[in-house]
Parts: sequence; C-alpha cells; structure tokens
Amino acid sequence: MQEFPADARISELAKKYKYNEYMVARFARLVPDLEKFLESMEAPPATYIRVNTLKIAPNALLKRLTDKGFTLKPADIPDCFEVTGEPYSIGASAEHLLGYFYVQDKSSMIPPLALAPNPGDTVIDMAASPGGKTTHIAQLMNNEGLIVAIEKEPGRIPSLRTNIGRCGVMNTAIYNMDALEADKIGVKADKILLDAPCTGEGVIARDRSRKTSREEADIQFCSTVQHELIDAALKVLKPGGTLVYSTCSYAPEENELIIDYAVKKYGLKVDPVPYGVPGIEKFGSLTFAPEVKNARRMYPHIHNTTGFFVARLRYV
Ligand SMILES: C[S@@+](CC[C@H](N)C(=O)[O-])C[C@H]1O[C@@H](n2cnc3c(N)ncnc32)[C@H](O)[C@@H]1O
Repeated sequence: MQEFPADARISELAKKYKYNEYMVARFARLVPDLEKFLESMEAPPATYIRVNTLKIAPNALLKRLTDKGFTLKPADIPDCFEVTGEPYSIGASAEHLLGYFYVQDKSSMIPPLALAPNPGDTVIDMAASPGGKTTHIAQLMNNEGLIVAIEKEPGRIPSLRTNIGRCGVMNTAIYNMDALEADKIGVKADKILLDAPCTGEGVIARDRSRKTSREEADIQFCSTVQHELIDAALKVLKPGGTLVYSTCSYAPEENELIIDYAVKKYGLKVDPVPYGVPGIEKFGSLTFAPEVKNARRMYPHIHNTTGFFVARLRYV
C-alpha cells in the first residue's frame, strides 16, 4: 500500500471536496487534471442504457422510448445510449421491466466488449451479481454456449436471478459459492470475466459516502483477495483462453499491480483494449511490467462515465 504525504494543496482540496486526505494525495499521483477530476465527481454521473439485443433492436427501442418523451443520444460504444432527458425514471418504464434494456454505466460495458465471447464459448463470470455484465455477455453470445455465473453472497443471488430472467438469458447457470473454489465446479473456460470486488473509488459520484468511508487498509485487503482470485481463475482457464480483469477502483494496488502479478507469475499477455487511457507504469515504489500499460483506465472527467479499470489477458 503506497502512502504519500499530503502537502498544503492536497489538504486544501481534501477539505474543499470533503475527502480523506490520503485519497486525494494518491489521486494527485495518478489522475490527470486532479481538480477537474474532483469537480466532475460532484455531479451525478451520466445515465446510460445498454440495449438488450436478445429482445429488441436498438432503433425499435429508441423509437419506443422517444415516443414516451425520453431523449437518448448514441454513445461511442455498441448498443449503448446516454439518457439525456427523462420524463420519469427510465428504470420505471415498461421497456425496462420487459428486459429491453439494462441501466448500466458506460464504463461497465467495456469488460464484456473486451472479453468478446463467441456464441459457442464456455464463459465463467467469477463475480456476477447483480448481472450487468453476465447479461451483456449472454447477448454477445446470442444466448448460446454456457455462462457459469458465480456469486458468493447469498443476499445478492435474487437480483442476479431477476436480471437474468428479465433479460431473457437462457444460457447461464448460477452458482452461489466462493469463486476462490471455482475449480470445484469441474468446468474449464474459454473466457473468464473477473469483475473483482474492490474499494469502489470509481463510483464516488454516485455514492459520496465513499469519500470518507474507505481506509487505506481496505485497498490492501482488496488487493490481497484480487491476487487470490487471479490464482483461482488460472486454475479454470483453458490454455489459449482469455481473462478480462476489471474493477471500479482507481487504486494501482487493485489494478496494474494485479496485472503485473498475472504477467510475471503466469506469463499472460496483455492485449490492448480500444477504450480509455493506458494503464500507469509506476506508482510510488511500484514499477509494473511494460505491457501492463495495455490495460485501460476510465475517468469521469475524460470519458463522461464512472471510473473503471480493464485489462484483457491471454493465456498463451
Ligand atoms: C463488482 S461486483 C460485480 C458486479 C457484476 N459483475 C455486474 O456487472 O453486475 C463484485 C461481486 O463479487 C461478489 N464477490 C465478492 N467476493 C467474491 C468471491 N470470492 N467469489 C464470488 N463472488 C464474490 C460480491 O458479492 C459482488 O456481488
């Protein structure tokens, strides 16, 4: 866990935007244009929807929602619209209930796109609930092949099940278990998504309590679990397979350090992802393998979405 001193400017910004000082001191060393970044998180994040192409074509959904008074703007990724005006909450529309779309951050749609599953693949989603990415993967697979969706928390299984049902997903088996034991299922995967549990710094704009509710020790705790989940994933990934790792955290200990570990321990290759800005190469005393910069970061003030990290790894 890298710690940095807070100088007068950091203390002033932490006070102004009501953050724990350590967070701002760390952001100052990794985020471009710090004050714009902090300012951007004072406004609610943009709302995006992903069209569920298992049920409806994008133009047909656009017409239905526009007829009801919603205004939508195509986003710069497939099957995604930004909601720019809503007469009432779009999540309360009949189209949402019918599973025609999923309300989801744009950044959260990048990991399934980076995974690029094929219809006949076997995919393991190691941390699945509430199912935003599971349902996206199912639509990219045209409801074919097999998705093993693992979720550890019993209390988070109902929302996963509801979203899978609402979206008409038919190719997914839910396992309420610890993904650290994924090898006990007896399935080897062509592709794995590890959307890891993390400190969630990237969603501060939606949940302001995260400015002060997380301690430095939480980053260390998450980083340890994330290392263990990478080991668990490598036990069930077929040779030649693809592992996409993602978090909604900015902390390099939860991101580049994990990819660096996967590269050095397992010889995984890091493919470039065509979204976001490159992963960082250095953080305090940490220096990462050169290919780690092929991972991508997303920032609210640059990409108009919540903060995210994604890396596409190949098991050669
Ligand atoms: C970042 S959220 C996943 C979000 C989900 N991928 C989506 O797109 O909707 C992480 C999830 O992992 C679950 N989780 C945490 N540790 C786990 C473990 N060891 N095995 C399986 N699931 C775990 C958490 O309960 C949480 O639901």
